[in-house]
Amino acid sequence: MRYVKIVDNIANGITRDGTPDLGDGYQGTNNLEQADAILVRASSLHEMEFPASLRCIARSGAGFNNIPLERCAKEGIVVFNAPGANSNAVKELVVGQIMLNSRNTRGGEQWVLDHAQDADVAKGAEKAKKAFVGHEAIGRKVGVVGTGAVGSKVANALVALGMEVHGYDPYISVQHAYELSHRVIRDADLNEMCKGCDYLTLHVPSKEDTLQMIGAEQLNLLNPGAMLINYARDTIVNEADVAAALESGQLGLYITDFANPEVMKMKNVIVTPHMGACTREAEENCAHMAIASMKDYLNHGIIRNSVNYSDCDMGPCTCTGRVAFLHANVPSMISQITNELASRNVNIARMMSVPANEHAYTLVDIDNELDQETVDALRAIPNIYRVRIVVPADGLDGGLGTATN
Ligand SMILES: NC(=O)c1ccc[n+]([C@@H]2O[C@H](COP(=O)([O-])OP(=O)(O)OC[C@H]3O[C@@H](n4cnc5c(N)ncnc54)[C@H](O)[C@@H]3O)[C@@H](O)[C@H]2O)c1
Ligand SMILES: O=C(O)CC[C@@H](O)C(=O)O
Repeated sequence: MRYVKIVDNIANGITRDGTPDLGDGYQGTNNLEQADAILVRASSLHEMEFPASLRCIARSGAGFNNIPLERCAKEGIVVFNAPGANSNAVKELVVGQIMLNSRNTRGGEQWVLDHAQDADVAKGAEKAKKAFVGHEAIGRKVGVVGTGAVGSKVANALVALGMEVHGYDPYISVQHAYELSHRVIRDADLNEMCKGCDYLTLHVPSKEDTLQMIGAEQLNLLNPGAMLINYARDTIVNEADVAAALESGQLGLYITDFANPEVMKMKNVIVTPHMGACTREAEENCAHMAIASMKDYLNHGIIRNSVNYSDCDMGPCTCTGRVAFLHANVPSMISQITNELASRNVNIARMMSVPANEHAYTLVDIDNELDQETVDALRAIPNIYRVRIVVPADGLDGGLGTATN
């Protein structure tokens, strides 16, 4: 039996103890100390001490700034996310926000609520609507920062609505480059793209090079009264600069999914409670993808959709055994592993080794059973974070597979 600690309420139908949807051989647990895996949504795991039993963390969503990736890599814990699984939900909300807030529907709705008891509300409304004249988005310039799963969908939808859409993404993947409409103008420079934008929408992950990437310099290049939309992360904008731009009117409206005390003090701000991915479809897509990656890894040692190790897929094991090595990406690791196995007459049938910056993952299929002494010797190789006996899943794995070194 494998145990999964479910940290957040991941999705409808997947209960806190996780039993209904995890499938045979898996059981939810509240006891972190026995967990093979953690399933998490948006809760921060930065302060969490991970037990030796923990082999992977699956994030049911796109962003992974709530998980200490480097610490996990060094502890031999593979972290997965669910790329693209909630992107349509975010796209629909962002496009909706752009359209509705170009028309100040909120102001209009508030007027109606304020006059709900007036007998002549209908007549009054006809007069009041003058105060809520908006503008159309068609033909206006929008800059999309980050054209990955969410950004490319937002960009394509806005193209279809007749806007002049620019995209900035120096690291775009081949897949997203294909998906992006040819009518999206691809800018190589962020500031160039910001010039003359009526709308700027952010879709980059929170990481070192995106921290506060939108500040006074970029905001001052937008058209006066522009709209800034942030359904990425609050760390991506310099909030003091956003507040100042709202005060001066350089920015007409800031729409953000991230509530915090600074944002709540701003004028002309619309704040939603981190609900970009809150649709039934997105929650289920994310949960299924996260659970599938977790199970592929625990059952077969296959890595797909990891954010701290690289993909490694040899399919299910068809040999006598499979061993996974999570180790530092330094010279002679592979030779030490293969020499150790060869010295004990263990034949390697297949192997694959994939680097991930300072770390690496080596998967080895073998034709012989391993004894405890061999496993101990493999675990004693310097710079190995963890040796997993992936197959046989029961028997050896019950004891040897859970230990770390
Ligand atoms: N509000 C929500 O509920 C919600 C939901 C989904 C995603 N998000 C946030 O949105 C982010 C993007 O999600 P996604 O699914 O599109 O991820 P993604 O990985 O598919 O796309 C991110 C894109 O940003 C690009 N990028 C990275 N660094 C960049 C930089 N310095 N400058 C410009 N582009 C850069 C990447 O090349 C990639 O194409 C997530 O990391 C998450 O933080 C929020
Ligand atoms: O779990 C959530 O609702 C947040 C999702 C979103 O921020 C993400 O990064 O995928």
